[in-house]
Amino acid sequence: MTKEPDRLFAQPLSQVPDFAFNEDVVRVFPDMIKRSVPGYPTIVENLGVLAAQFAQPNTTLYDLGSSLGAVTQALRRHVRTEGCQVIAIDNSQAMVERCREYLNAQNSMFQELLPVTVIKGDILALDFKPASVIALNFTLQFIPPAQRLELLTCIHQALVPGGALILSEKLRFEDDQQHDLLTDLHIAFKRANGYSDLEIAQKRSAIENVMKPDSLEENRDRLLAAGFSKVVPWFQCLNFASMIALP
Ligand SMILES: Nc1ncnc2c1ncn2[C@@H]1O[C@H](C[S@+](CC[C@H]([NH3+])C(=O)[O-])CC(=O)[O-])[C@@H](O)[C@H]1O
Ligand SMILES: O=C(O)C(=O)Cc1ccccc1
Repeated sequence: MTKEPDRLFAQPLSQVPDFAFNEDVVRVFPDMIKRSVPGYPTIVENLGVLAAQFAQPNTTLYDLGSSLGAVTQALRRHVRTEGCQVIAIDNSQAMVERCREYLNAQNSMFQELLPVTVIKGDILALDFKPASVIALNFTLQFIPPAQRLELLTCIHQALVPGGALILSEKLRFEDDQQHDLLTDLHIAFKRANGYSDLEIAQKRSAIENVMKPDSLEENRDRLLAAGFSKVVPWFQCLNFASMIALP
C-alpha cells in the first residue's frame, strides 16, 4: 500500500468541491481512510474472519464499492471454502485500476488465494450471482437514499441460506446530545491523527452533499424491509458501526 499522506484539504480552498473518488483521492486513500474512520483496520481484518463463517461452497463473495480492495484482500486471506470466487466492484475508474495492481501484488505474495475479478461498474446495476457473503463496507452511505432499499432487496435475493450481508456505515444518531458527543469525539480522533481544524472543516463540507449517513435504527428497519430476518451489530467505534444481516 502507498505511504502517501492525505493532505488534500490542508490548504484553504476558495470553494470546496464535492468529494469524488478521483485520482487525487486514490493516491492518498489508504492513509485517508485509516486516519478518518475509527476502527477501520479492525473492521476490515475481522470481516475476513466473519466471512469465513458464512462462505458457502461454490458461491460468490462480493465486495461492493471495493475502493482499493482492502476487504477483498481480507476475504482472500481468510476464506478457504471450496469453489468460491470474489467479485470486487467499484464505479471509480481510478480506484479499479489501482485495486487491480494491489490484487496482482497479493497474488504474487500468497498461494491458494480465491480467484478474484475486479469490475468497473455501478453496484445499482449489478446482476448478482448466488452469493454467500456480500460486503458493503462504508459504501451504502454514498448511494442516494432513495435507492438504498432497492439495492438491499437485490442483495437479499442473491444471498443463499447460511450466507450474510456485512454492512458497515457511519452513523447518525436520533438523540441530538448523543449525535453531538460522538461527532465531537470523531473530530478529536481526526485531530489526534494529525488533521488540522481546516482540513477537518473542508473535508466535512466536501462530503456533506455526497455522503448521507442513517441511524442504526434506520439501517435496521431498512434491512428488515428488504427481507433480512435478523440484524446483528458486531462492532461500533464512535460513530462508525458494522452489522451482520442474515437472509
Ligand atoms: N454506485 C456505486 N457503484 C460502485 N461503487 C460505488 C458506487 N457509489 C460509490 N462507490 C464506491 O464506493 C466506495 C466507497 S469507500 C469504500 C471503502 C472500501 N469498501 C474499503 O473497505 O476500503 C468509503 C469511504 O471512502 O468512506 C468508493 O470507492 C466509491 O467509488
Ligand atoms: O472523513 C470523514 O469524516 C468520514 O466520515 C469518512 C470518510 C472517509 C474517507 C472518505 C470519505 C469519507
